[in-house]
Amino acid sequence: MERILVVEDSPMVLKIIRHLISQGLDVEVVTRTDLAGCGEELAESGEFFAAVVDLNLPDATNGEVVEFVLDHGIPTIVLTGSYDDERRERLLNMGVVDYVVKESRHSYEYVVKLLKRLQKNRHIKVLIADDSGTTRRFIRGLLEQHLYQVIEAGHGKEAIAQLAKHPDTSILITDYAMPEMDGFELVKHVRNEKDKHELVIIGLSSTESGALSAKFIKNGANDFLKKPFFHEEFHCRLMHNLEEMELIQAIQDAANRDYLTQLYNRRYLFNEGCQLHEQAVSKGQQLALVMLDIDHFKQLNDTYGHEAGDEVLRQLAGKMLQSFPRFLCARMGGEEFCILMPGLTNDQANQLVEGFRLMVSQQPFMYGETELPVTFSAGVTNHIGEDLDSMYQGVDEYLYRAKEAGRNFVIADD
Ligand SMILES: Nc1nc2c(ncn2[C@@H]2O[C@H](COP(=O)(O)OP(=O)(O)OP(=O)(O)O)[C@@H](O)[C@H]2O)c(=O)[nH]1
Repeated sequence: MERILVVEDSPMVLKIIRHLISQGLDVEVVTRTDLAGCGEELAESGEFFAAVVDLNLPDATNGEVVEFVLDHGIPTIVLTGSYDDERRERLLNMGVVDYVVKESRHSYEYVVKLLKRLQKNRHIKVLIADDSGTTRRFIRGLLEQHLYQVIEAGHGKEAIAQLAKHPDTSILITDYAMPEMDGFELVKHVRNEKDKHELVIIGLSSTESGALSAKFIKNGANDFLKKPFFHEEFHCRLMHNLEEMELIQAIQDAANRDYLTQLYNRRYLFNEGCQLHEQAVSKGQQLALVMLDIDHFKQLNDTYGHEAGDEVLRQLAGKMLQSFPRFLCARMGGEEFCILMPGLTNDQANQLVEGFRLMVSQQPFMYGETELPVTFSAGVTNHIGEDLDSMYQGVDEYLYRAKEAGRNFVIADD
């Protein structure tokens, strides 16, 4: 488990921070109350994901702990009792993640929010497009303090090439005036492929040219920053846009999933399935569709209770995800599920489903101490037909026949 070091002499503050961190993050919190203790801790193990340190400690009243922890390469958030501009400037220049005044519970909640952000940022790629190496280095420095992964481009065309090479990029920060392709052209080009909730774009403009920022937004950027900007302003804008994108992605994901099993839902299977079907038809590729339905589920509910039935649905969904990690598994409703298997012939899909049927029928499902007998019947087709609907009707018919044949049975194309 990752560890966070908190160096703070107030028992009350330590208690609050420890509590809030343990509620919000899955990390071990190591606490020390002075610089000497901090030194011992770093000498002993040294491996910390981040540190939260108080500026004023009994044996180091002038913020000495900050430099000490930063020297160990640990991202550091500073806590202080009072705000002062000169000190703030000095600390930010030293490369701390942020500077938080201990005012209320909100300050500590902000610290936890920052820690969560740092954990996520390690997986977030940011592309900087700017022809000035100095600006790129400056922005890279800011981003690396917050643990983002950084890639760079010297002009618009290079940025497009970088995005093609790194399709998982989440943020593009772009200047306007660049050779080859300017910032507006770049934004327009990128927006043809990715919308605002897939890639955050922040335009950079200088204070003299006020119209640039509005033009960036009109061309499809999420936000803009006027140069020169404050350290905190940069991070606040970035965080705000990133949080908005993550929130929308989470809402989209929730709308695409079944609440009980967390598998995809019927709507998502049909949306994705139609695209996969079109692609399979146009490229002459294989596509298999499976429909499976738990046998005598009403009886199981009646015998063991609805809660037990829910547990069976969850466990079967878990087994499907484990057995078919490459394929799109969905709960269509009730006790009926579908799996889309691009690239599989009928025989291949049939063999996989037959193996899964055997495994499910042989491994009991547990509800507390009770073993529940669960089997399913299934239909499998890779007759591509006119559209996904016709495939769906085909597997529905096979499933009906599998039930008629006595259940715990799979029927596929001849
Ligand atoms: N526990 C639980 N039961 C559900 C859920 N959704 C649907 N059901 C129940 O699933 C049962 C389906 O019953 P039937 O359609 O008669 O099918 P069956 O009993 O599985 O019979 P066969 O499919 O013919 O083998 C009904 O009793 C529904 O109430 C759910 O989310 N949770």
